[in-house]
Amino acid sequence: MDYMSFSLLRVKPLPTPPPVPYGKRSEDDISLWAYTRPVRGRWVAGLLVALTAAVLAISIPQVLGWIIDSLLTNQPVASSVWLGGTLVFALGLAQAGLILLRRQLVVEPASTVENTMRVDLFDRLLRSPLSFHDRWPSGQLLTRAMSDLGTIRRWTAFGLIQLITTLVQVAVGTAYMARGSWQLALIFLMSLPLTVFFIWRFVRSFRTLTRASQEKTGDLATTVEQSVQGIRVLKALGRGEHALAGFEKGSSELKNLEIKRGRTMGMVQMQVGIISGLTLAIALLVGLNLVAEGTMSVGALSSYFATATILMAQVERSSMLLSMYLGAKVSMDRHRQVMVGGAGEQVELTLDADESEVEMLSTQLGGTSIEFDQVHFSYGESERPVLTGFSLKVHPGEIVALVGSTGSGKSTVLQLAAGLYAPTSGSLRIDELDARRVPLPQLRSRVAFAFEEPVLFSASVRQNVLLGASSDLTENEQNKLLERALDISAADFVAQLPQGVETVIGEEGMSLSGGQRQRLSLARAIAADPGVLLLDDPLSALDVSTEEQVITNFKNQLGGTTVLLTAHRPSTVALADRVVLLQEGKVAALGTHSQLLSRADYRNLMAPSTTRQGAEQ
Ligand SMILES: Nc1ncnc2c1ncn2[C@@H]1O[C@H](COP(=O)(O)OP(=O)(O)OP(=O)(O)O)[C@@H](O)[C@H]1O
Repeated sequence: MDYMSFSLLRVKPLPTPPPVPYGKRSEDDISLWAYTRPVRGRWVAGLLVALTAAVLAISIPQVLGWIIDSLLTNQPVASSVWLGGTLVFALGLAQAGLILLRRQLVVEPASTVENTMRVDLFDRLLRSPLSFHDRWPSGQLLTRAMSDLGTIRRWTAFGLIQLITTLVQVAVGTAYMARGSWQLALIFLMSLPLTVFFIWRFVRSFRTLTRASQEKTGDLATTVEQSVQGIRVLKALGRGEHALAGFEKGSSELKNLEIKRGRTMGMVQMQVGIISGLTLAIALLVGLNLVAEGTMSVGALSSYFATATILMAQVERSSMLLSMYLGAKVSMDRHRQVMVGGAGEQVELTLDADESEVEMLSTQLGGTSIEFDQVHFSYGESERPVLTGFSLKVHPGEIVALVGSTGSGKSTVLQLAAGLYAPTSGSLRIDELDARRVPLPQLRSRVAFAFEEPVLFSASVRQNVLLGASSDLTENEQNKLLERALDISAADFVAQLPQGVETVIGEEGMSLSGGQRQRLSLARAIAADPGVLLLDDPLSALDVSTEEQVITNFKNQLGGTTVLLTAHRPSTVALADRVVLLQEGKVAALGTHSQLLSRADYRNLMAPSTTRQGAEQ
């Protein structure tokens, strides 16, 4: 029978509280205390139930003692046995019911806390600037989102409650013992400082091992993730053995850490076990003497041993509970590391803006202007500056190409325009508004980006292409948008896919060719219907005739959308109304492709492929 069907013991599920509004979160909000706030009432109820169960459990030996004493005195035997047996059974039954109720009461608050923290963390990952992701290895984030939060849940649902009940049981149990014999209670109490000393020593070394083990788990997760993502490269270069050797080394380090943790735990359990055994042996000697002298009854001695055995087992388990506490504490610290940005971290471009001063972009459709004014930028304080006074105005509906040698900062300019990074100094204006005063979601809704390395999701072509499209569109409008985007990006291969636009493409689109993926990524940017299209070398994987077709479509069908693109091929550059030559972090020349061809440095930059193209023709 499903135990949940005990309607008396069934507890109504709790709603998950909404995440703390982003940007309003203080460091104090990122603590277990704060996360448990909405569920604390139910958790405390669970604790009270657990305490009652624990007190009942520790009371059973008292009844046993009383039965034994009754048997040894002149009272009627049968009635004592029946009464005592019934009492023990009733106490056991009540205890079992309370344990079930406690589980129901505390598992949900603990899971709710885990869920809230996980959603918060994911929210943070999505909203954090790219500089955050540049810094954090993916595996570390993965283990923080999954296993670390599981550790916190187990501590909240079980460990913490168990530790508190152990303390209360020791206090109540000692009082029961003292009622039977203060000497024996004293012997038990005297064993505690030594036990605490060994446990304290254990905690100190176990904490370091726990932290190291959790960090190592994160590193290994990163290795697995990167190897799976780069499996083609590893196979093509025959580096499987090498990758395996590296992984084995890391994995063995984790194994050694786990063995050390196990040994440390085993050592403390042995030490506490020896103390318990010694205490019971001394207590037995003293206890038998007291019984022989007649100052203690046999029942009281029996109940002392039953109580002491329960308490000793609980005390021995406390090292395991403390290890849980340490795991949860390290996990909480690791969670906080991710949630609280490092000094000077810029979480949102508009975070510091006074809300009353925040400006709104017009929702008018069509081309958006974009202007860089003396923009300086470096990826980090210690990094070399990439842009050193970059100024450029792109007018609505204009197509501007950025060219420059590899690493000159072309992609960086596009990423700044998309609000993925913020200028270190200088300003960026979108439709004449300072981008710092425009809410980021608004800014991003006006721009769409197609990356050179197209990232596709394991979903249908339709879902991939319409990812950035407004969710208010009707199905008919969505279909039109999808058709137009696929048409402009010359993605006619979609019609040949088994289920057309409904075909689910494999993980990261790996089932498609590089050129096919690039065209879907381009179609996705177009389908977002932006004011500005930011295209980072989006046609590099296309053959010459498909490239020409896409360029013609751009010219004829984009309808006033501003385009800022980077390109290496002259054929793509020639599409632009104006071309910007980027050198040493700033604009070195600006003009049409044919105007710039009068410059030797521009010709040199374009020459190799022009020559190659000529040879091909
Ligand atoms: N996330 C990053 N963190 C630190 N440095 C970066 C980062 N991304 C790029 N860089 C550095 O910034 C400089 C400019 O890079 P960027 O990608 O903008 O050049 P690019 O002109 O687009 O190059 P390419 O033509 O090869 O695509 C390079 O020196 C690069 O190493």
